[in-house]
Amino acid sequence: MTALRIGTRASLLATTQTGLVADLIRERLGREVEIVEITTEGDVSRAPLATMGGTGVFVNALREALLVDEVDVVVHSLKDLPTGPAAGIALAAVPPREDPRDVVVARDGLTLGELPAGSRVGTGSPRRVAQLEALGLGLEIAGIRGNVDTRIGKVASGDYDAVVLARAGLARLGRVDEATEVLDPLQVLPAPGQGALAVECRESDPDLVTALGALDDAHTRAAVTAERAVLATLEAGCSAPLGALAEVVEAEDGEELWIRAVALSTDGALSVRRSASGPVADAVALGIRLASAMLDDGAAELMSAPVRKQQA
Ligand SMILES: NCc1[nH]cc(CCC(=O)O)c1CC(=O)O
Repeated sequence: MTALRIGTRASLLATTQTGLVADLIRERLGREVEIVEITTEGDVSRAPLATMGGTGVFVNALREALLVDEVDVVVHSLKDLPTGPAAGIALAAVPPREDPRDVVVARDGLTLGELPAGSRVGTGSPRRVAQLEALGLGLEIAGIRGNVDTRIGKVASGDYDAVVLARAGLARLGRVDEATEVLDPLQVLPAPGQGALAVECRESDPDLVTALGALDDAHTRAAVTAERAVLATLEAGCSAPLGALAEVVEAEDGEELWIRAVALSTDGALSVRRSASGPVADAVALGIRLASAMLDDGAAELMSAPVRKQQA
């Protein structure tokens, strides 16, 4: 059999993640693989992601390469996937998730609570900005772009006192020791799908869709399905201040899916926070139910509210 061509973004994190999936494919499918690097608009432009149609820019170039038969499989960070349908594309596998929490990398080994008021904290994510503001620590949140190495480098160089990143990215790069604090989801909820990978192929390759199913982790898939249903129901793009985290937990009568989510105003002053649980098999229904309760509490108005806080 010919080698499976796996498409990836060229960043170190993306190629590392793709390498993990390639190893799984060799092990579980017994297929040889060839890795094909694809440059996306998000890699080339230095504009803020939120102004470029969000992280969908990373995803579209890879899907295009699939559809024109340049590659057979693509790997994305699942949190970068838009919630809408993608014609001709199958989400063939969601492998086991890394720790989904956010971490802080701060100067001098500090935690957020130890940083003095006025400290400069770098993040470009509206979800992180709003949740950091909501902590009420008087931090100065400043935009930042670039790959994991670049962002951590800006703490080492003194440009920022701290940056906030996904723990999963650091873990996959073997740099999790550089985190100075893991943020408790009670205070900062991760993005829907954070820490999970998405393995896609063409829908018109049904044998490959089935074979890649060997890489799927049912609990991770249920959790991210519920989280993404919240995102879709709240019609919150990847740039909205929304966090969600679901987990399969032991209940009296077997396993259940438990989810919590938060929607915030851009400045973090106001928020709606809710949790819900239900059968693992009804992940979409659970996410929709949670999001509906949040909408009843005014979540949509919150997230689209004009920014009130402009003075320092
Ligand atoms: N925002 C871009 C992005 N997409 C996926 C990850 C990390 C890996 C993951 O969450 O699975 C990151 C970097 C970050 O948020 O620090």
